[in-house]
Amino acid sequence: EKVVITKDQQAFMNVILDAYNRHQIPPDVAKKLLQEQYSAEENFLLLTEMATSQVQVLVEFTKHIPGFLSLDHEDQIALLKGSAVEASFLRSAQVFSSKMPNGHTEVLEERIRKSGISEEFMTPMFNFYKTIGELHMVEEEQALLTAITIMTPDRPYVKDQQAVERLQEPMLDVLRKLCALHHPHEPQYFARLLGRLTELRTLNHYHAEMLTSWRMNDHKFTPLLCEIWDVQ
Ligand SMILES: CC(C)c1onc(-c2c(Cl)cccc2Cl)c1COc1ccc(-c2ccc3[nH]c(C(=O)O)cc3c2)cc1
Repeated sequence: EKVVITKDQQAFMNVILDAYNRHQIPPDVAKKLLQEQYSAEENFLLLTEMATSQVQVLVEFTKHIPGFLSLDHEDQIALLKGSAVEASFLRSAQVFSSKMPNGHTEVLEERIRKSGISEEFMTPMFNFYKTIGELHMVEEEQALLTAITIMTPDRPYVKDQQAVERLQEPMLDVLRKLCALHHPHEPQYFARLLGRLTELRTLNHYHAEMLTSWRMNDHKFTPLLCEIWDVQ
């Protein structure tokens, strides 16, 4: 049957897309990826700066997701802390697919590969980047998928899960329609997108291990990362 996006859904989606496009890592921060030094130390420091900037961008984007600011304040924090790593994986994954001027894709990969992350985490991480790239998401899908990830009801410490479900559902409805419209010959495309969200959760686990091993090698994080990732 014909898929129709209502005018309200179009307006709703534009709010999220506009917020997604307005809140990106500043170009002068991203350009630092191109600077010369490539030591493991230098890479770690640069990636720490990127991650910190990414979290600041994430908080600003989240505040524009319809209904987020009307949630219980402690639940707002629980959603941000619970989704910060997944949202960073999604955003950095989009850097690896078409979105980026070539210059950054290679150096970002190079710096991640040489920043003290052990091989066992590299494989699932870059496999995720590859599978996201293969989806060729349009920017509306990227923005909605990120907002849906943030509005995940069953994060730790969320008290009013139903209030979060009520905000996530309309975004899932619009995303399902967008997938049918943009990928008419791939009826399973929406299911494949949601499958990426399941994959993202497993990356949380690997990320926690990465943090532990960095800390064992006396690597320092910024106060914002320590707060959102519950480290030291
Ligand atoms: C603290 C650091 C070392 C760290 O710990 N875990 C991760 C970590 C890792 Cl590797 C992987 C995934 C998630 C995390 Cl959270 C990181 C580095 O995190 C990021 C690295 C790059 C980016 C990022 C996002 C958007 C971007 N746009 C552009 C651009 O050029 O426009 C560059 C760019 C970089 C975001 C987080």
